Amino acid sequence: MIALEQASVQYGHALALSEVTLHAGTDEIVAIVGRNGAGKSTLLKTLAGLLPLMHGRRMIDGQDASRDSVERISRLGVALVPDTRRIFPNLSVQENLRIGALAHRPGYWTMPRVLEIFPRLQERIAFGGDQLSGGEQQMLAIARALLGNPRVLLLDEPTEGLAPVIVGQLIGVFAEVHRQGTGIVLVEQNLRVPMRLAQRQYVLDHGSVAWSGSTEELLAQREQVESIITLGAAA
Ligand SMILES: Nc1ncnc2c1ncn2[C@@H]1O[C@H](COP(=O)(O)OP(=O)(O)OP(=O)(O)O)[C@@H](O)[C@H]1O
Repeated sequence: MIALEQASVQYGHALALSEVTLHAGTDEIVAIVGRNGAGKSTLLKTLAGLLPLMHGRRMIDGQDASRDSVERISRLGVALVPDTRRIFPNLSVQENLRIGALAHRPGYWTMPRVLEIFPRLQERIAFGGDQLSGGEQQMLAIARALLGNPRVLLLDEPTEGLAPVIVGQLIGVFAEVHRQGTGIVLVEQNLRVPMRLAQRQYVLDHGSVAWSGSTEELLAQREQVESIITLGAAA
């Protein structure tokens, strides 16, 4: 549904993505893995339309969306949950969710369903955004994005810095979101969560795709893939 073809992106004169080709359907969970600075956030922002392409194309549903605005890409059903989470600290959980509901498209995810899948948010409904733990902020950011009923959810390091029990809960949520028909592109620094969730994986290194394949293929080549992530493709 969403794809990049030979996409290159620059910050000033610095090349951050180099001829990246990838695709993600609404029926799958795809992981993008790579260490710090590999270009993962740049790739998600490029998919979401936040960064212009220097070369190559962004495709949505087989149509060239290279020059589409971020608003149009959002209307086409692509939602980004950035690593900064971007919740409103001075608004309550409920108010934050209401803002998500403003972008509501008809679909499975309604306020009651979102609160059912995140009981913690129901318990904290009147709390201010700044009173939430890191895990709760992450839940709120995801819940808010779900209320827009995206067709593809782009998640930038959603489990970073969270306790294992919260990571386990989020894995359950992502699996349910996928079951309900939303595709997920999941960015992580290591294979821990991607191995449990994703059907396909891309490893980024220095802004290029250094390895890609199914999770079964990854299992068979795990050592090689781990060494690309930790040492780089030239290792
Ligand atoms: N706004 C920016 N201006 C200039 N260079 C940037 C900018 N954002 C990122 N970069 C550079 O682009 C490269 C890729 O960064 P990016 O944030 O996409 O990597 P990442 O894999 O998401 O890393 P992290 O895990 O640290 O978030 C890095 O060298 C980074 O320093």
